[in-house]
Amino acid sequence: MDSVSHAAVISSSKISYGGRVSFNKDKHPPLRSSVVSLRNWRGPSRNLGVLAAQIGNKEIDFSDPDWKTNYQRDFERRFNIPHITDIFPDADPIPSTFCLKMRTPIMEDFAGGYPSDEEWHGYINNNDRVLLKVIHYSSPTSAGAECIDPNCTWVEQWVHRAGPREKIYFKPEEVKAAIVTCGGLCPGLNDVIRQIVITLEIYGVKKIVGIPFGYRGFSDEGLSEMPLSRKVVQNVHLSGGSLLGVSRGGPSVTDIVDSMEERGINMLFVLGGNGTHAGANAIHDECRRRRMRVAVVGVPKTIDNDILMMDKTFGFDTAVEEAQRAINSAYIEAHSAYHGIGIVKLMGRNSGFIAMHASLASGQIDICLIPEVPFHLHGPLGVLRHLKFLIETKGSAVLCVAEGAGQNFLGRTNATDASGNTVLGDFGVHIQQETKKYFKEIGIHADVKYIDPTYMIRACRANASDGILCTVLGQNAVHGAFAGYSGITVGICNTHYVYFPIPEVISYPRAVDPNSRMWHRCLTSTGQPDFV
Ligand SMILES: Nc1ncnc2c1ncn2[C@@H]1O[C@H](COP(=O)(O)OP(=O)(O)O)[C@@H](O)[C@H]1O
Ligand SMILES: O=P(O)(O)OC[C@H]1O[C@](O)(COP(=O)(O)O)[C@@H](O)[C@@H]1O
Ligand SMILES: [Mg+2]
Repeated sequence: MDSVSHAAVISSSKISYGGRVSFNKDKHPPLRSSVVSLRNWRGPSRNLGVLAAQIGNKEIDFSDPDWKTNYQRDFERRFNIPHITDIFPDADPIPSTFCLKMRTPIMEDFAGGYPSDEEWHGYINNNDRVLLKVIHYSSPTSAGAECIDPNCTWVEQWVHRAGPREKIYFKPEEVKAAIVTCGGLCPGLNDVIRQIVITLEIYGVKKIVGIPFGYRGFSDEGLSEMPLSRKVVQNVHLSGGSLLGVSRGGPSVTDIVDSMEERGINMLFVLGGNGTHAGANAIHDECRRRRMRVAVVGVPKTIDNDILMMDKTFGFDTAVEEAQRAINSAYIEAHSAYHGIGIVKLMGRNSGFIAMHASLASGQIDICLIPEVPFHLHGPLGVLRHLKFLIETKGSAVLCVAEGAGQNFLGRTNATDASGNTVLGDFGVHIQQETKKYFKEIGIHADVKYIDPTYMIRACRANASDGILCTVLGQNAVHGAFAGYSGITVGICNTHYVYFPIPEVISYPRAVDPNSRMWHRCLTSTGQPDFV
């Protein structure tokens, strides 16, 4: 008996944080929090006669002539980024100590004297915004359409532009900045650490420390903070991993904030994925509750690319590039063997971005399986029957599977890691065994080779494009903190750099949309049929 693979792994590990938002780990919600596609509507019907829709936890009545204005106002409120003046209205800013001028000016170029910062116009204005969505879908049936109302009305959604401000809310000599890296490894962690340190020093900060081994470094005895300076971090980007170390699990938010108070930390830079950001937001909330003048700023780290609203997260590009080596090896093995079948398993807990992009990039994949798209293994429409077809027609085949794919074919253990993430079964091994069994049963020779490059694709150093992304994100994290923002994270959005309030980007893990152009392009490239 074969069952169909479900599009998402559902678990009940609901974790609330900060008392404001709850993050349902491993669970894809029925609705996107901002703009939803019509097929996800909880409204009375999907046809164009629909008059109201439930978006997030808000009901929108489209017969109200002001619905669009109200929606935009609500969006602006949700994407407002918390500022120090929200709790300290009298906080006075000072002129920025971040110098936009050339470091070694050639004075003769400036006959009238060196220009003032105002003349450079190099700072970001607090009212600058970046457009979040840039496609105007004309119909809900357009590929990947994200429409608010049945007519796909164009609604502008603006988010805050990142970068240095003219006025800052921290005196550099009073800052003690800390950096912490949590969760799994990701290419580029050292690049981000390096840029944060360098930029802090340019503002004039002298006290910069690294917290060792993730949030645990705040509580575990024997783990002492690491002093950081330009000298210490100068070459760290040349190797992968994290200079500070990473971990999952760790102390409570209360203990973390107690430790911050004890150590006098008033700027905290948190590098991590959705779990880490849930923690960072809770730390920000707790600091506010205690009326601490602290900036907590996140930098999203995940090779899974499962953070909402961003073009991509750092390390993803590198992971996809590194995955090419494994895919190419699988291809060569498969094509050099008689009836060769190569199988490559790539990371991606709930999101198949690495598998999809690696398949697209390599052009060597015949079948790509991701958690978001259901499939049968056995039966007339199943993956194995298609493999038989490929062997008969091409003589070989290469599969790329995301680690979270096909979990319903494996026994669930309900085991979780120290952070509460579900421990997944090994679908790569399963499909390898099923393939061998199947070809034996049908009496056709098959030479199956399985490659699992899991940790190799995330332990390497960042490639050039990720190196640049890390640089900009690291610098912007520091600019955001000095500008007085807290509870924010940095990101790239339509090629521009922005600040998001943390809860908006982690309300659920971002996933591949099976109706998107990118997934359709992947299917065109592999030539695989639907397996249901
Ligand atoms: N909901 C949460 N609230 C507070 N801290 C959390 C939450 N989820 C995870 N964390 C903490 O964040 C850290 C990293 O989480 P994890 O899920 O392992 O990695 P990632 O941040 O990459 O998703 C861990 O130390 C974990 O304890
Ligand atoms: O073996 P580990 O360290 O728990 O990491 C495995 C996980 O790390 C990831 O690459 C990324 O996870 P995080 O973003 O939580 O670090 C997942 O795809 C994978 O399931
Ligand atoms: Mg995570």
